Amino acid sequence: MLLENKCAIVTGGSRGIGAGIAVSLARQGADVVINYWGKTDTGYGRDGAAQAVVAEIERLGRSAIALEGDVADPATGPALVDAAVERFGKVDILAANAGICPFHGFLDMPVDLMRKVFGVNMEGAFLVSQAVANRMVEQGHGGAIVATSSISALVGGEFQSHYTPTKAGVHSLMQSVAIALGPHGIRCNSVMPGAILTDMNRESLSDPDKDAYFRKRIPLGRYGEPEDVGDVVAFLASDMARYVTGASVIVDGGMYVNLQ
Ligand SMILES: NC(=O)C1=CN([C@@H]2O[C@H](COP(=O)(O)OP(=O)(O)OC[C@H]3O[C@@H](n4cnc5c(N)ncnc54)[C@H](OP(=O)(O)O)[C@@H]3O)[C@@H](O)[C@H]2O)C=CC1
Ligand SMILES: C[C@H](O)[C@@H]1OC(=O)[C@H](O)[C@@H]1O
Repeated sequence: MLLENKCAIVTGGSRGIGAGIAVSLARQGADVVINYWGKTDTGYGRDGAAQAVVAEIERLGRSAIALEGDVADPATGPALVDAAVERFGKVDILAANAGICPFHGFLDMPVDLMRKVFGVNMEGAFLVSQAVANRMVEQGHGGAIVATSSISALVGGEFQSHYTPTKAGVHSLMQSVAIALGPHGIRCNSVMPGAILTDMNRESLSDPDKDAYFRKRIPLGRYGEPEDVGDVVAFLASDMARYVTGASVIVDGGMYVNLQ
């Protein structure tokens, strides 16, 4: 196991990729604090999902707790750190994963929607990373932060003009904090998933033309599963990646490079 006796915080860990990350980290021996939002204002929030992930982690023989909180609220990061320290005594790993993508056109984008997506995806990743990093510096034994960016950091999306800049921003955030935190032994990287079938894009990918286009474009021939991403996060969080910081790993079955 790669992460025995480690404590991880996973934001947006109740569903989709975050749930996959939480389970992958637990499979490698980590105990996990799962953050989630639990409200339905995104249109696809599901109460009770976080408890199901806790139960799955417990079946793997590890411990987990779930804590509700909006990552865009500056109080959430410190609250997650406090919960991790109270229950597990420390924080070794952060997966800054929470994100939303309510598809919308550019020309009539409501300013509130744009600010909401920027707030959760960008400010949320910044604020939680800052809170966790301060605790890791205080602890004095290093750590690992892995943010969920996207291939959307590298390519645009007609209905994602409020979203793709946040994914580029999260990647850039990890590059800068890798420099700031390297001297403290804290490594900071991002993963760039491609099309992972989750609640975020289930409706969009149910369009038969889009579905056929995506499937054709993915050389490995299938959509990603949350644990396809989770296992890469576990690697980046582990000592196997001890000399990797400021880096980004594309996890997309080859979709990004398959243009021509
Ligand atoms: N799906 C994909 O193809 C890709 C996704 N990504 C990125 O992966 C990450 C996860 O996406 P995905 O798993 O698909 O999304 P899901 O919609 O399946 O899950 C989103 C998760 O984030 C939580 N969440 C939403 N808003 C907040 C908030 N304000 N504060 C805390 N938690 C919140 C949700 O909690 P709750 O259930 O309580 O609402 C849920 O746990 C995002 O950052 C996304 O940008 C990147 C590339 C591809
Ligand atoms: C939700 C999208 O389908 C998904 O999100 C991403 O970040 C990917 O690039 C896909 O566009």
